[in-house]
Amino acid sequence: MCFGCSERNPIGLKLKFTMDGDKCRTEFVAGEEHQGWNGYMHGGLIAALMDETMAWWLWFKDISIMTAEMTTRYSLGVPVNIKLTVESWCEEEKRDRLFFMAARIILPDGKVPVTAKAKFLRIDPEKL
Ligand SMILES: CCCCCCCCCCCCCC(=O)SCCNC(=O)CCNC(=O)[C@H](O)C(C)(C)COP(=O)(O)OP(=O)(O)OC[C@H]1O[C@@H](n2cnc3c(N)ncnc32)[C@H](O)[C@@H]1OP(=O)(O)O
Repeated sequence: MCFGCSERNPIGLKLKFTMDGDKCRTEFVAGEEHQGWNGYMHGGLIAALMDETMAWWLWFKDISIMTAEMTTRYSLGVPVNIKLTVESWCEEEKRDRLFFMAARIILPDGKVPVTAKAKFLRIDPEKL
């Protein structure tokens, strides 16, 4: 029951993803239960949104991975109760094992309040 994408996780984000060319996308409207400061989304949940969107880019390619490292740049607060678009893409791949991914959040007015970069490592899901 993935916190990010399972429909059955009662406290999950229930994200749904699409691939459009080389980008993976989802949309999300944060509610008051997702706040840190009043009116703004909690930073840890913002990171989860982006982590999940990068993971799904790889999942669409049938690649099972774990997040090995992630950095997030918070340039503006992310307001609750507005539609957020999250998109991710792959910047580089090494030895078919290490994937350098990037993601960003886009507000309805086109501003980009948060960007992220992450390294994902291919895993054998049988060994989890
Ligand atoms: C129905 C549909 C459901 C679909 C769900 C789909 C979505 C799923 C949702 C997903 C949820 C969202 C996602 C989540 O939330 S994933 C959850 C959060 N992440 C984790 O819990 C990861 C925990 N860590 C591990 O499991 C291991 O450490 C991993 C698997 C990452 C590597 O352990 P492993 O033992 O395999 O590797 P190794 O240590 O032998 O190293 C191997 C090589 O890699 C290099 N290396 C290592 N680290 C880094 C680094 N940071 N930068 C650069 N390089 C790095 C290392 O130097 C070495 O290179 P070399 O010496 O070979 O040259």
